[in-house]
Amino acid sequence: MPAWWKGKCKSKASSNGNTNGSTKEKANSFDGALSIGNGKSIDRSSVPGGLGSPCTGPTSPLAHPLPRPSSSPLPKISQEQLAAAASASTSESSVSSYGSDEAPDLGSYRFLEQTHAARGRTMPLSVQHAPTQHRHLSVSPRKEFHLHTFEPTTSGVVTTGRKSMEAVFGHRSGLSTSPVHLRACPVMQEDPGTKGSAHPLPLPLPPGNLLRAPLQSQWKKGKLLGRGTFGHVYLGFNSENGQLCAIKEVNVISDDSNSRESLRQLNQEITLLSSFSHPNIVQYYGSEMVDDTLSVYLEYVSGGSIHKLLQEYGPFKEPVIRNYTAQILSGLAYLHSRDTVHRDIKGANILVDPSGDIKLADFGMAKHISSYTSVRSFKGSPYWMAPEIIMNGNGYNLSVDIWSLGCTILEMATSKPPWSQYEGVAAIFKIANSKEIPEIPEHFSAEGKHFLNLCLQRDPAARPTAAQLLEHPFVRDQVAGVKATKSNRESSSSSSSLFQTSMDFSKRSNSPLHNRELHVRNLAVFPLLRTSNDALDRRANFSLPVSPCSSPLRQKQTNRSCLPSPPHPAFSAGAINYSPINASLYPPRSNAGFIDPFLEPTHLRAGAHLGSPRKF
Ligand SMILES: Nc1ncnc2c1ncn2[C@@H]1O[C@H](COP(=O)(O)OP(=O)(O)OP(=O)(O)O)[C@@H](O)[C@H]1O
Repeated sequence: MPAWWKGKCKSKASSNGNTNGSTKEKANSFDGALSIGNGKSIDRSSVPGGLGSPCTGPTSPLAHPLPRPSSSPLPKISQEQLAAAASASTSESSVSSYGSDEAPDLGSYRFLEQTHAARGRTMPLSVQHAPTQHRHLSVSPRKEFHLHTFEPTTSGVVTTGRKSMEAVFGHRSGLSTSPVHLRACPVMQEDPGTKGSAHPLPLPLPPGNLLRAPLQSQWKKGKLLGRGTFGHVYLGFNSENGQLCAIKEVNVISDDSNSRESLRQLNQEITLLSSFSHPNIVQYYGSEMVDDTLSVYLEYVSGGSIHKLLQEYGPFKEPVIRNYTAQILSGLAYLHSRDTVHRDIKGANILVDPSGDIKLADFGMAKHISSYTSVRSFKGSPYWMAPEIIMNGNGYNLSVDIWSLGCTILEMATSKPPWSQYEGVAAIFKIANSKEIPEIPEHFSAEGKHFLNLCLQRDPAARPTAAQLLEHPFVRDQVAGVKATKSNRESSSSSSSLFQTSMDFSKRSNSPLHNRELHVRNLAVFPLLRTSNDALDRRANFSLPVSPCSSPLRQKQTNRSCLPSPPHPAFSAGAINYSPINASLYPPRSNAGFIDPFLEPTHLRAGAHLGSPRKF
């Protein structure tokens, strides 16, 4: 909790504890809890592997875009050497980094870096060969090894890029700690077709041609899709294969504090996104920096955000909410199994494709949390923010996303986030101190109300995990629908491209979630979708306009280093601001333990939020 806040309110959250139906009746299942009574909490101590359980989610090596193969014939590194390098990398990537003295010998190559473990990043291995070449060895999640030579180190290009990025990120230790994406790397392209082989290394380029940009030349920039806090998002068209993508561009001016912050967040987004592969998470294609512009190439999701759909079409009916919620949960369960907290789950950051598939986006606030740790920074969007983020005394963990999911469900049901009748600071006060949980629409089904009550438990430890919530009756049918449809389709010879995607996904994934086939597909594909409240279907689909008042959070933006989002395009000027905030919006909290997680991850503390699936 910020120091400035302390004088204004007393810490009631912990004493408030379970505010929604505080009776702690035991229930062995969500069904049991539902039968006990709507709004009653579940006793988590009876759940094996519940919140008290240590985090057991797999940690995956973070992958980076793979270098594009060159056609030039080049010296080879043996498979054994690469395998040894990769195994050293993957086995220790989350906990250690090599100094130059400890660097394992890789023939004539020497490891210069491995991970930035403290920030949960796995950097590509950087190897130095001849004095005139600089190379990267990276390992993809599929344990593919990729080696690439960027450019002669004597050319000044790497040096220039390094200096620039050191200035931006404050890295002073040279190339070994600079993120590969931001190192003025001219070649960044995933190349799944190069398993286990060393890439041929390009011949030195003529000096004037060193910063060639294959991604940029491959993807033609099209119309503006949207504006974010840190830059613009454009449609991209690949003239070689006809594919579309979204290109997120940020202008880099290293001595500008806003640019520094935006680059830091974008770098965070790149680092995390590049390691994810899930149908409910927007897919990362690659990134590159050309001149002063960093471009991130992402899967294009043409339907826009849930927020935008709500603005245009009004509140969603419950069957749609169930389906979207199941898909959001599926993405969250995947993220959480990788110890990553999104921290900014809300309608504006959840994209919908034309067939109703959900994609979690905007990982600028996301953070990797080590096992048994939690974070303590004040980040997120106020109306969706969990109470413990505001109180901040004991840190928080993955369960903040579950609270935000609850708020997003309310947003989908009403077109407004909870507490939207209050302006920013008042809303924050309400979230932190109110004994109430946000109002749940009367028309919601009993299952929906129960689900929401679970998500909106003020005590984070009382919130089920994403994996557990996937078993809840509110969304369970969606998951069951996936299984049924998949098995039907497996037994028939015909399969749609949509279904094929699902199959491909389950084949290529090692995650427990994938193995359990919890990937949730869209309404059209799964006819088993049903609602327990048919009356909902007959309700008028009305739109509740957002309050036109402006948020104090927006008005308080006097600090140039603060980078809350600009109002969503759907909001007119002066409309209420539902944008994310970060700690720099508020005065430094000298004794409140304010920690910038990007700078100081050692303040993380025990209490990760993962649990086993519930049995019903
Ligand atoms: N993958 C995508 N496909 C289609 N449109 C996208 C995609 N990513 C972003 N957009 C559009 O661009 C807009 C801005 O993108 P985004 O929200 O990611 O930027 P940001 O700066 O990270 O945002 P924020 O201000 O929430 O931090 C979105 O509202 C959306 O309309």
